[in-house]
Amino acid sequence: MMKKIEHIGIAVKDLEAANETYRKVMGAEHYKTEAVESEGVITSFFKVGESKIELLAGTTEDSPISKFISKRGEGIHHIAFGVDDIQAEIERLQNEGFRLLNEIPKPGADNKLVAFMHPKDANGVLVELCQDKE
Ligand SMILES: CC[C@@H](C(=O)O)C(=O)SCCNC(=O)CCNC(=O)[C@H](O)C(C)(C)COP(=O)(O)OP(=O)(O)OC[C@H]1O[C@@H](n2cnc3c(N)ncnc32)[C@H](O)[C@@H]1OP(=O)(O)O
Ligand SMILES: [Co+2]
Repeated sequence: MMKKIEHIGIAVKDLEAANETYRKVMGAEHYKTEAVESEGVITSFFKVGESKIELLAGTTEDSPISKFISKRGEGIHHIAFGVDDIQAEIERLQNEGFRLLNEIPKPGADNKLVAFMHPKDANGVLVELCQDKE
């Protein structure tokens, strides 16, 4: 079961410029910047209640973020749901007929394990599952 919206991922071209924009939007500074080399991204996070905004810029040409921006421009890239047991959620979703982009949870930013579902299976929305690392 999905517990909450853990974060909303926004694809941006220039992380520093976007940090400044979202500092004004949120009325607060980002609390963290973290590169995730395996995804070819650099991220920054803003708190919003129990959820977060994750800004993502691509660090390589073939990063999902760089490809997304060149095809569709900047904007909302994914919605991440917090779950207690990511492996159980992967299996539940597969049993419902959804395509998981990784069947084995992988390291994400901000101390999480993550998995993604294909956007074409969820009305054009890339869904991320997120579990706290123990
Ligand atoms: C920082 C770590 C982590 C965290 O801790 O939070 C992250 O958030 S990492 C975020 C970046 N990583 C990922 O997105 C990994 C999962 N994504 C993928 O595996 C791929 O991006 C993809 C979704 C499978 C698409 O890859 P690919 O098929 O190679 O690219 P295409 O450009 O050909 O896209 C095919 C098709 O899908 C549409 N698309 C792509 N991305 C999205 C998206 N984010 N939302 C909605 N739709 C998307 C794309 O437009 C193509 O559709 P058509 O144009 O209709 O063909
Ligand atoms: Co994310």
